[in-house]
Amino acid sequence: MLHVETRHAVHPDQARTMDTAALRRHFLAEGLFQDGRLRLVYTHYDRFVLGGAVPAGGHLTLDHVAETGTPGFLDRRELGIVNLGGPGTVTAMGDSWAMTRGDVLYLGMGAGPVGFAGEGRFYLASAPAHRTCRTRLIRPAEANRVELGSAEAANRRAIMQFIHPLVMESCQLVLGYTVLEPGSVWNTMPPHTHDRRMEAYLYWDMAPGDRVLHLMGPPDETRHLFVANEEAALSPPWSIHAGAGTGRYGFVWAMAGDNIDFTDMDMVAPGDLR
Ligand SMILES: O=C[C@H](O)[C@@H](O)CC(=O)C(=O)O
Ligand SMILES: [Zn+2]
Repeated sequence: MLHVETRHAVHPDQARTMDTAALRRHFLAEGLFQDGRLRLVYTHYDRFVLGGAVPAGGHLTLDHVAETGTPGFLDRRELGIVNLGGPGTVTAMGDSWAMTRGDVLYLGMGAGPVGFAGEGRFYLASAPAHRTCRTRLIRPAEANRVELGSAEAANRRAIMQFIHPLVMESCQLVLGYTVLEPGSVWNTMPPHTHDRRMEAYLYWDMAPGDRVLHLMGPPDETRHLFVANEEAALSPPWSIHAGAGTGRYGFVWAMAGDNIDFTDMDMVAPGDLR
């Protein structure tokens, strides 16, 4: 039921030597969403954990994960949950939250075992935490919405901020998702880095045959990954993270690190990319 894979942190000097298969092995998370399974990737980027829980009408429980060395997964961690699928239920601390597609739930440190049920496809993002922030279900209408880009640049999109200082308190986790306007294909272009924080992009809402050309690497040494629906690109602190799709897509972004200042980015002009 539970499967955990560890990803080590990669030095940019090593990343520049990688072929396609090695880049995918280190920076792409595939197969996170499988019926009846709880699949996690434990990364050594800020000890950020991402994963998928697909109860498929049954019931799944997230509790002990050996990699954390604690009896319960959330004993010293906080967790963000995004429902990418149909109606589902999350339970913790004797409470239960009905989540429809696009809802986000934040569970604070010490929330105990987490149950998943129904037709939800739950994306999980977790970071170490050392105090308990208030648990909260955030519906899309309650998110902070930032519109940016233009139709001319094919990058008109809305950044929906959920676990974000303007909406609620968290320890390390900053999470939301970006929705592209029909006809716009580019995300995060012009790109940026933020050496203070790692980031993960989980692409979703894609047709099976479409792919996102995800760009990564230091600005002067870029690489790419072709990413399918419900796959995630891991972005080390030294890497840009941007992409263009062959069709409709959205992506859940989640970060952990030294600050929770969303705007703390080092922008890169397209002319400086190599
Ligand atoms: O650090 C922030 C993240 O990279 C994303 O929120 C950017 C993004 O969603 C976008 O430009 O579309
Ligand atoms: Zn970023």
